[in-house]
Amino acid sequence: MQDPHTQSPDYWLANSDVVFTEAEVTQALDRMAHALHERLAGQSILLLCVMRGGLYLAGQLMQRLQLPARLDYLQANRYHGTSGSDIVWAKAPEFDLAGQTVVVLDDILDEGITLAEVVRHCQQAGAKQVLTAVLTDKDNGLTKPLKADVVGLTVPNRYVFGCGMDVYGWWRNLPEIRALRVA
Ligand SMILES: O=P(O)(O)OC[C@H]1O[C@H](OP(=O)(O)OP(=O)(O)O)[C@H](O)[C@@H]1O
Ligand code: HPA
Repeated sequence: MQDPHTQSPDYWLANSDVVFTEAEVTQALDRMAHALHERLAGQSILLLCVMRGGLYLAGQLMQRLQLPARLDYLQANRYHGTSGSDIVWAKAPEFDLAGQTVVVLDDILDEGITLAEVVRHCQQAGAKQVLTAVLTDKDNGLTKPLKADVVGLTVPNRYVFGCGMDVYGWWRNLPEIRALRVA
């Protein structure tokens, strides 16, 4: 089989199925904004985008949130080493999180390792409240270290991409969510 890193972007479209259309994603984003308004009415918030996958959700949600918000970002990547999975911090938030209401935004809760580590970081930095919002939660049957406070869509236990999520670096910009076909 060809090295997946060298496949053309079109290969991934041809070998995947739409699991949520653009219209369904739009509805999910509206529901997420509504849920955040209910939880955060009257508060000022710090949106914390988990790069790079959280960028799409952050951009979409920012347009929908009528709350005094500031924006920061971090990059904490999964590293699958020989002795299990770990997180490598490439970029910590710049804002002082002490006393802040932080809303962490990410594209997917898969095993939950990344989000659990980001929440731990925010709490350790003294955040007053930490809420998590993910566009997708993977239905993989695992006992995850945390549940997200706000979830847009539940995706099947397949590799998904689009709306911030990549497949070998491609298609984070797709306005729909697709799942790779299992060979
Ligand atoms: O729930 P988990 O099993 O921890 O996986 C979810 C994380 O994995 C992806 O990030 P990745 O490290 O691939 O970086 P990316 O955001 O640049 O795609 C995704 O954006 C989530 O942050
Ligand atoms: O299914 C996925 N798709 C994209 N990125 C991911 N990061 C963890 N799981 C996934």
